[in-house]
Amino acid sequence: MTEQHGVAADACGAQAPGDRHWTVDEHLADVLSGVAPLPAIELQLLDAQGCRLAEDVVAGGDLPAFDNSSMDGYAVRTTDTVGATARYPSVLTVVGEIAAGAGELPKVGPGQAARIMTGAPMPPGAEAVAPVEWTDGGSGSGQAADTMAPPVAGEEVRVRQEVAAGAHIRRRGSDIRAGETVLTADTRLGPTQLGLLAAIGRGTVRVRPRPRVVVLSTGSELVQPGEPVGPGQISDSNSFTLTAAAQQAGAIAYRVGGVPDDAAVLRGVLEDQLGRADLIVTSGGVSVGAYDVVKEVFADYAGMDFRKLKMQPGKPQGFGRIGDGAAGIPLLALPGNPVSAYISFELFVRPVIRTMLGAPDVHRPRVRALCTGALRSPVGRRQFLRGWYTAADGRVEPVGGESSHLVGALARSNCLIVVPEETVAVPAGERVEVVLLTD
Ligand SMILES: Nc1nc2c(c(=O)[nH]1)N[C@H]1C(S)=C(S)[C@@H](COP(=O)(O)OP(=O)(O)OC[C@H]3O[C@@H](n4cnc5c(N)ncnc54)[C@H](O)[C@@H]3O)O[C@H]1N2
Ligand code: MOO
Repeated sequence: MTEQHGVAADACGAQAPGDRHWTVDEHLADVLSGVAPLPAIELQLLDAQGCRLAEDVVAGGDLPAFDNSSMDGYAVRTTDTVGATARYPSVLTVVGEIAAGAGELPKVGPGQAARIMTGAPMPPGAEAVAPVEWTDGGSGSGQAADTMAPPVAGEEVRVRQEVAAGAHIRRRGSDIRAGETVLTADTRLGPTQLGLLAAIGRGTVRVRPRPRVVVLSTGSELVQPGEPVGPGQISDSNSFTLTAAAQQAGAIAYRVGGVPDDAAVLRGVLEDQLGRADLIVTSGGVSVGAYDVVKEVFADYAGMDFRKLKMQPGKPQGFGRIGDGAAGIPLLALPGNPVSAYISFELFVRPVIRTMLGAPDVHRPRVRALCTGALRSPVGRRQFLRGWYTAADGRVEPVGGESSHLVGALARSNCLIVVPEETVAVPAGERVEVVLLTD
């Protein structure tokens, strides 16, 4: 089917005189006004993954907390190994064994050694560790060992080379000193930062939490994927796209799929969901159709506003706050067309989530790229076309057409090509602005 371009007569471009249309930037500013990082909370470590610290973390003690061995071997006094060779090893009496976690330690006197395992505390008197490979492993053979023999009473060990003072000892505080700031506020917590917190003994940590985002799609035509699809029905894809996108943006997302076009049902679902949401995202029902119940239901909430944008796709948008309290819960009502819903998410919802997270990168990165194909765009609307961007050569190839039902092309794209409001045609080979959608 051919599509109309650069005219004001298509359904998406129709604009009656005096019918205000907001720019993308105006809408984004309005959506973000009053949105702030969520208040900090104390979380269990694994619940804090991906969150940003809301405190400077100071170590309460040294790490390691005690001198310990970095090798399985024998804790020795260095003077006892002076001149030791494979041919003339030092013969030492073994006075005990120290495993990792040992509390009681044998004292190592002159002519003595203690069996010691990796991570075990250094015993008093010992100044170094001879790895088992430098000894006969207590076998009595004098030959180099690759493992330690089981402990026996009256064991002797032959050390086959000199051991320097401090060898194979991990010193107390060599990693972290008591009182040291180990992580600063705003650091994003990944596996290694969580490991460090655990290592210094922190069971919980104060962070900016992930926003809890409730995603619900409206439409009586929707059936859940996997269920039989009757005449005129379609599978609900928006709730999956938007929930996955919210998770990708850093939120904890709850998918509530397929709310029918019934105002009472939608009201009930919203009331139920308010309690677990920092943000609600809906899709569908914001245009001018007879069953656009989202608009109808939200008209009851004083803080909601519905408007049209100078944008394609994504023209009809709703936003505001619902629920009790002065602030209420922010809600973004996105258009139902799948491409419109996703692009609206990327441009407006993602920045809200990133702001709530306290993330420094609120917006998707943008680059200039050479466009390999010709583009057309309606006058007066900023168009976001799907494309495939290749960083290696700085080129972007348009993918699919501009219609907002093309989910196949959407899934084969990795960026959005931006065509400004005043531009109706872009010849192949021009440089264009591109919004990168990959992390
Ligand atoms: N007379 C006019 N008609 C329309 C206009 C207009 O200005 N005047 N705007 C068009 C534009 S642009 C858009 S975008 C859509 C937005 O419509 P709604 O937000 O009311 O969305 P629905 O009517 O509920 O659905 C639109 C379309 O998307 C499909 N859909 C909806 N939900 C899902 C879902 N969860 N998963 C997959 N697909 C979904 C739905 O079946 C429709 O095909 O309005 C235009 N109309
Ligand atoms: O063009 Mo509508 O704006 O989102 O499909």
